[in-house]
Parts: sequence; structure tokens; C-alpha cells
Amino acid sequence: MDAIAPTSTHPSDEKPSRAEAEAAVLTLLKWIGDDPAREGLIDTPARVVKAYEEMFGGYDSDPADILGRTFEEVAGYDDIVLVKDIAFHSHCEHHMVPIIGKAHVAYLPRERVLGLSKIVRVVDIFARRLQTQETMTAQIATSIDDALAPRGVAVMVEAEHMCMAMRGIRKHGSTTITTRFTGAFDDPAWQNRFTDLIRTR
Ligand SMILES: Nc1nc2c(ncn2[C@@H]2O[C@H](COP(=O)(O)OP(=O)(O)OP(=O)(O)O)[C@@H](O)[C@H]2O)c(=O)[nH]1
Ligand SMILES: [Zn+2]
Repeated sequence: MDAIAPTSTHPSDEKPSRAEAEAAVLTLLKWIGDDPAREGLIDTPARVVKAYEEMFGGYDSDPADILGRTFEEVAGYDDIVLVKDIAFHSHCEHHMVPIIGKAHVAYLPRERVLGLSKIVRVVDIFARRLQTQETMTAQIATSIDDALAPRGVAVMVEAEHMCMAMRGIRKHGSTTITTRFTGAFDDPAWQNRFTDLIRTR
């Protein structure tokens, strides 16, 4: 499968029904040893499926639609545009438990600029899919590069993986950092400017 496939990977005729998804949750409730018939759990399968629709809503969105809405560069501005500290929640594709972190996304405009909220929306779309941090980092950079053809794109993602905190190795507080640089950001001087701006509070 293409690592940066922009849209849903399940054809709609293969998508299970809501009732089937709720039945799967019911099975898991039984499997962990609880009683799905007790009062507090009666509506839980429906709630979980609804929550999944929200948390995994990124499969139904194509970042190219968001990034297609660009506008002409304002007053000859051609320096770095950085949106930093974009908080996100994602889920790791190995264990389906949360990845919690921040993304920092910069680009160097060529002719057209992006609405700043569109950068945040793109992070949100990719975060609301099952992910590895590396894939998500690359997807954000590639989608902006493809849509805008800027002089360069820089993406840094910092996140804590709950699959390492809540289970398995059970170590809280470690942060994983991933980066992706394209175009002018291959130059270490631009990379340093990007990281300096991120660290500036
Ligand atoms: N590279 C990368 N690894 C990840 C990410 N999220 C989770 N992982 C790792 O994916 C690996 C899956 O390893 P497996 O040995 O197949 O699964 P596991 O037995 O559950 O592994 P443990 O977590 O070590 O218990 C683990 O080392 C996770 O820490 C990610 O975003 N990127
Ligand atoms: Zn995991």
C-alpha cells in the first residue's frame, strides 16, 4: 500500500455496517472480562463506534481538497512561514492506542501562500488515521509540497506514544522526534532557522 495514500483505503462495499462495528466492540467487552449487559456498558458499543468515527475521521478527507485553496503571495513576503505547536492526537497502527504530540510545519513560499488554518487541517486529517509517526511526518510534508510547490517544506513532529507508556515497555515521558525537509530545507542553515524558531518562546 502506498504509504501516503491520501484517502480511504477501504472500498465502501467492503466497509462493515455500524451494527457489525458495534458487535465487534461488544465482543471486545466480553473478551476483556466485563459484562456488556450491565447498565454502564449498555450503550458503550454505540458510543465507541461514534467515537471511532470522530477519531478516525481522517480517512474520509483528502488533504488535496484543503490544500487546493491557495492565494497569491502578499506584498512580496518570501521568508519562512511556520505554524508551530499544532497539538494533535493520533493512534498508532500497531496497537491502536494514542499518540499525543505537537507538529511544527513550515514552508518557504514561491508564488502562492496557504491559509494558515489549512496547515492545521492537514495535520488533523493525517492524525485522525492509524499512523506511525514517521509516516505522518512524511505525509504532511509531501502533501504541502505537492499542492503548493513551495521552495521548501519542513515538518517536525514531537510525540509521546501511549503504547510505550501504558503497556509493553511501560515507560512514561519519552518523546519521539521526527523531521522531514524538502527543497531549500535540505540546507542545514534553513533547518537551523526552522529549529531556532520552534525553540523560541
Ligand atoms: N517506528 C515506529 N515505531 C512505532 C510507532 N508507534 C509504535 N511503534 C513501535 O512499533 C513496534 C511494534 O513492535 P512489535 O514487536 O511488533 O509489537 P509488540 O510486541 O507489541 O512490541 P512492544 O511495544 O515492544 O511490546 C514497537 O516497538 C512500538 O514501540 C511509530 O510511530 N514509529
Ligand atoms: Zn503502538
